[in-house]
Amino acid sequence: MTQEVLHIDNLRVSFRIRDDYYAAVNGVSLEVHPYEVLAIVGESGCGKSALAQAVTGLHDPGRTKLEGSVWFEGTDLLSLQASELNQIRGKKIGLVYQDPLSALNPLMTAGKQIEESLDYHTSLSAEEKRQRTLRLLERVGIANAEQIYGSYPHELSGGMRQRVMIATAMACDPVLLIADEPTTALDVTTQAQIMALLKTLQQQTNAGIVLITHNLGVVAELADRVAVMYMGEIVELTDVYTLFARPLHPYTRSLVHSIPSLQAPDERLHVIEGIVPPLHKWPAAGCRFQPRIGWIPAEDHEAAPALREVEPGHWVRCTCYRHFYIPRPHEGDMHDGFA
Ligand SMILES: Nc1ncnc2c1ncn2[C@@H]1O[C@H](COP(=O)(O)OP(=O)(O)OP(=O)(O)O)[C@@H](O)[C@H]1O
Repeated sequence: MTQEVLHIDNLRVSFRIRDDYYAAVNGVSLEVHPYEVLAIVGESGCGKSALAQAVTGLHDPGRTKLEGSVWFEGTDLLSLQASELNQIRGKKIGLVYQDPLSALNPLMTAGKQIEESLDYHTSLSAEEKRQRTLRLLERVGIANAEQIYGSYPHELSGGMRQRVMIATAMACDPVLLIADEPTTALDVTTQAQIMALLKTLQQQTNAGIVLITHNLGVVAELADRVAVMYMGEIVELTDVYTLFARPLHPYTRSLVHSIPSLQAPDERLHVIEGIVPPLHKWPAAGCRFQPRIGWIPAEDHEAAPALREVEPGHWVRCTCYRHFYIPRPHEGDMHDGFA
């Protein structure tokens, strides 16, 4: 495998709540290689954004404690001053957020937003910047680049705004793109277009992409490898084909069984019991998914669940996957796991 562009080593991200710190990311290790899309998937509140913010230095330093390392081109990003990180973020690491309307400056035209990034990170002349910006707009699928160059965010559709944000992220040819729910705020048709665009850009550049999403459809469409995150921990890590063909961790299997299948439209869908508890109530020990699969005996879980490689490239946390099954409806009210 090629040299990784990002190597996250035992990252722990803790937020201060009143007088204590609670880890929203608890010992995560991951690698991202050039040309690959690594998806981080999990329900809302599992720690995906906390992970992305820590990697990009966008956390609130007064309330957040970071431990571990985030290696990028030989430098631990966690050891950098904010000013040093600014030189990397936006240049070598591009960012795409869920909501372009709040990420884009409402008082700046699309063209000027992109040029601002070029201003900060390059020494191109005004005309060179304009030409490069027009090419970038075309590259993200905007046919009338001249017109969009002079448009303000509120004059653009959601899909067009997302294209402008992607063009901004790609402006300096980043080697790593971090996309946090890039299609969530869009309608289904536009979602498909933005996914196709990200795929094309990934194929054209050698950038690695970290794709954060709760949507398994987006994962199936874009990802090469997938890290499934639950309560701040990676519970399964594998390639995208294995994830859908042979999911092992109970959480992954529950997620996969909760999406409708075109092959079996009458099949009952699995509903994952309960919700992700608030951060300060996350358990300090044991299998964190245990409370949501109460029909699996306690002794089938590990006391200190480890992430183990169960086949080449396929990692699973806790031994409970060996005993897990999706309950049938008649198995009682206690675990009415079907809709
Ligand atoms: N600044 C903060 N201070 C305290 N708790 C926080 C802070 N940011 C996030 N949290 C908590 O950390 C946990 C993980 O949140 P995070 O936003 O990373 O999850 P997520 O998987 O990205 O969810 P979503 O998809 O809804 O953004 C949640 O319980 C959240 O309430």
